[in-house]
This record gives sequence, C-alpha cells and structure tokens, in this order.
Amino acid sequence: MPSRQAPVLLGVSLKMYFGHHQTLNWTRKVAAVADRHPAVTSGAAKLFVLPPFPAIVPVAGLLSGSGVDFGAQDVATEDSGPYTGEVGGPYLKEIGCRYAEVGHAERRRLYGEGDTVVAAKTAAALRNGLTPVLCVGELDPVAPDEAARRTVAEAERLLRGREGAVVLAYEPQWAIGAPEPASAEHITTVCRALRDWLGARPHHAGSTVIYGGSAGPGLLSRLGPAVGGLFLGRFAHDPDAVASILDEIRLGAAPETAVA
Ligand SMILES: O=C(CO)COP(=O)(O)O
Repeated sequence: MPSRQAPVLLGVSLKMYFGHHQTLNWTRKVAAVADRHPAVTSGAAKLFVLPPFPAIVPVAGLLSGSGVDFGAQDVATEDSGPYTGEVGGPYLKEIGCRYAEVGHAERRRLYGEGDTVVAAKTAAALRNGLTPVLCVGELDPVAPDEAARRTVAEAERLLRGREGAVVLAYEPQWAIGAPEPASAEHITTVCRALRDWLGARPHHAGSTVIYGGSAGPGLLSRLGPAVGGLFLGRFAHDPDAVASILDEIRLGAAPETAVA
C-alpha cells in the first residue's frame, strides 16, 4: 500500500436545517473562508458540502473556483424511470456532483432504509461516477473493539462486489445529534480498523475514512492521524467553526496516509 500525505477531508451535510437563502448565504461564507484559508490553499484540507437537492445547482455556482466540492445527501437506487420524488445518479453527475451520501442513520431510522437499499444506493453512486459517502456505525454504545468489529462487518456487507474509491463516514448512530462526539479512543479504534480493512482492498484504492457524530472544533486535534477527516452537521452551521477546524488542520492535525 503506497503511503502518502493525504488532505484532511471535511464534509458538511446541511441536512434539512436551513431555508434556501440561508443555504446560499452559508455557502457564500464558507466559499470565502476556503478561498483564503491556508489549510485549503496549501492543499492540506479539502472541503465538501452536501446541500438539499434544490440548492445543489446554485451552490455549484457559488463554489465555482473555490476548490470546495459538493454533492447530494441521497441518491436513487435506479438511474431513471417512474420513481416519484427520487433523484438519480446520472442527474446528480450531470449537475456536477462529486459525492452522494448513502446510508445515513436518519434515513435508516426515519425512512426505513436497510442494508439492501443502502447497498443498492452505494452501487448507484459508483456506477455513475459519484463517490459514495457511505455512513456506517453501530446503533448503541459498545466498547471500541466491538464497535470496530460491527462497523467493519457493516462496510463489508454494503460494499461486497463493488469497486471504486469511497468515503467511509464512521458515524456511530448514538453520537449523532448528541451534545458530544464519541471519545477520541473510540473514534480512533474504529477508524483505524476501517482503514486497515480498506487498505487490504486495492479495488477501493483512494478511499478515505472520516468521522461524524457531533463533530466540531477541537475534535480533530484530539484524534491523531488515523482519522482522515470529519463529517460535520450542526457544528458547521457557523462558518467561523469551519474556519476554526481549518486552523487545527493548518496547525498539524493531518491523517497519516490515504488508504491507497
Ligand atoms: O449526522 C451527521 C453528519 O452526517 C452529524 O450530525 P451532527 O454533527 O449534527 O450530530
């Protein structure tokens, strides 16, 4: 496995928190932060944003030239046809998306998505040239080794028979929407296990493991180099918080290698 210094990947899902104008205003501010922040301009950090579907096209315009990537919070299992309310991978690709999130705990819990649907959405993203941001993570708090075992098994199930680079977002379901993230030891143990698992699979070369679940400023510096970045929710709503995490990256929080 070749070893190289990879940029820290910072993803933000806006979920359904903001209105349209708020989404665009937030994007303008984050683009301005990215334009001038040395962590981004030096290539030490890479940002991506997942706005609600109707905002993707205007967000693409606002991010143009900023180096910030964007994608969708979901993708249909099918590519086209009579699927009311769905948005397919070819459409997302056509409007410039780089990423499609799949398997988020909220989609599992609130919309009944299970492994079959999540695996099909992962496949849909990959066959359309979108990088899946595949969320994995245990439902209830368990010891770090057990969480690692369950999460690797989940990744194995969801990616069986697939190839291509993925972003594996380790999101322990119990840590989403919580006051605090999982402990640094817990996050590091699971992310390292996921990295090792991916690292032994050359057909997933170029993949990255990031952590999400109440992540915010101050976390990355405590995680050490096994974690490839963060997947942010509420604690990225203030653009200054994004800048503050970029400051941490500039000061040295960097993943040891890409999984490649
Ligand atoms: O689910 C998340 C990112 O996808 C994390 O959300 P919170 O950081 O708001 O808990």
